[in-house]
Amino acid sequence: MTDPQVPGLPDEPALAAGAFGDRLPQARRFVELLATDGVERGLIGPREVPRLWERHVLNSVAVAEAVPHGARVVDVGSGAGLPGIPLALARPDLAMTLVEPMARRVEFLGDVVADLGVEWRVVRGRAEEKSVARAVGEVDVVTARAVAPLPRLVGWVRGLLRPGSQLVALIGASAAAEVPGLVPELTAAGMRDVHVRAVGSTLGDAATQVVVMTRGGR
Ligand SMILES: C[S@@+](CC[C@H](N)C(=O)[O-])C[C@H]1O[C@@H](n2cnc3c(N)ncnc32)[C@H](O)[C@@H]1O
Repeated sequence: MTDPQVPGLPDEPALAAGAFGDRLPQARRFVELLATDGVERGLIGPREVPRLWERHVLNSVAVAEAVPHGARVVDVGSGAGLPGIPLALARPDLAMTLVEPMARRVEFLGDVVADLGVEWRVVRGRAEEKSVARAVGEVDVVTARAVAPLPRLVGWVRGLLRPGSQLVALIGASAAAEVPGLVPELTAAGMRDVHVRAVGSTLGDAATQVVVMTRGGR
């Protein structure tokens, strides 16, 4: 069970067990770390605490169905670890790297990785920096949530993607409506097969949409 000592932390949704399987205890621990250290260190607003499970953790897990088995995933602009940490907990087949430029956030991510006893890498820097691409290495999928408008995001992550690698970005309904109009610009930036996909239909209110695109070229 979630620690009843943490004020405002909502009951764990029944769906969490199915989403995380035998990693449910680590998912609970992550929620507790977000609600305590995450709030104290200013990474999560206190008003977000009651909705950590649905709006943040399960919403992040929804991305899983758009990520191929065994992929090397880089979560760009991970912040407090969203969507990368819930995604990697729900999908132990993935190799996860969390990229984040802000020192305070990087420190929190490192602490979470150590606390959970997992093997994910944390890389400090901006996605567009060559040093980050070198540190990250080969990537199959880049994930991102609430990092930048799509054309800017693509410009930042292009250097991480080899031809055939994918960008999977969580977007809200209004941003999804704008995607068709952005296709020419995204295509000119070297991306192909740009499409919006509904994900997480089994996750109740955490169901969401992602935009998926593939880096072109050979
Ligand atoms: C609004 S926060 C979202 C954090 C997290 N993805 C989430 O959904 O809660 C945006 C994050 O992107 C990071 N960021 C901004 N510019 C970036 C860049 N060029 N490369 C990588 N991360 C960046 C910020 O430091 C911040 O942590």
